[in-house]
Amino acid sequence: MMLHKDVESVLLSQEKLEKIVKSLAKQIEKDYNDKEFMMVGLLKGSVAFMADLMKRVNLDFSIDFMVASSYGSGTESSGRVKIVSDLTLPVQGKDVLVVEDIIDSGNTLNFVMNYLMTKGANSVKVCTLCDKPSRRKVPLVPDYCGAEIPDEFIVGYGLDYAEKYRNLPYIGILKRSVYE
Ligand SMILES: O=P(O)(O)OC[C@H]1O[C@H](OP(=O)(O)OP(=O)(O)O)[C@H](O)[C@@H]1O
Ligand code: HPA
Ligand SMILES: [Mg+2]
Repeated sequence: MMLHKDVESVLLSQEKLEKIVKSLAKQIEKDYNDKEFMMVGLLKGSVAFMADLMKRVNLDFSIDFMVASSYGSGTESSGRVKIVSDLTLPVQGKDVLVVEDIIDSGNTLNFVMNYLMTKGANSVKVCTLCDKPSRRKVPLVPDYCGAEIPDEFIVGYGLDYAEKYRNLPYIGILKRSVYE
């Protein structure tokens, strides 16, 4: 497969992503077997991951989405998280599994998890495809994690830089020359 000209190298190939998704789905099936739960995807980054993950989880559950933003067009979190678009379904009493593409500073999820708890969720857990623990600004450990990744800016499979590259079928490391 041709690599995008702005991508330095592939970090997670399509084959690897498929294996990760299957393994996460198995763990979720086991843990949420007897629960009335809801999968909440954080748009837009989670779009590819959520679409693949939900098809692999063989249980009854509802899905919903939120848009929370803190990055603007850069590679550093502003730390100010805004809810740009809220849930459409009530979360009161529900076990909520938040689906994320990446945890970096932790600002976004920290804010969203608190928000969901104040809305009356029974429990809030996190399933992230990628985790960059070395960049954390607030303590946050995901309940389900696909891959721990080094401190590089990654794109593809939903992840963007300045709204580009979300459609790449793999996750790649963005060339520094693109943003430096
Ligand atoms: O842990 P953090 O430092 O908060 O970073 C992670 C968040 O940042 C990105 O979202 P972004 O705000 O870029 O919106 P997007 O999903 O539309 O790309 C990413 O999708 C995560 O939601
Ligand atoms: O490495 C990243 N790539 C894309 N979006 C992000 N948001 C936080 N970290 C990243
Ligand atoms: Mg983004």
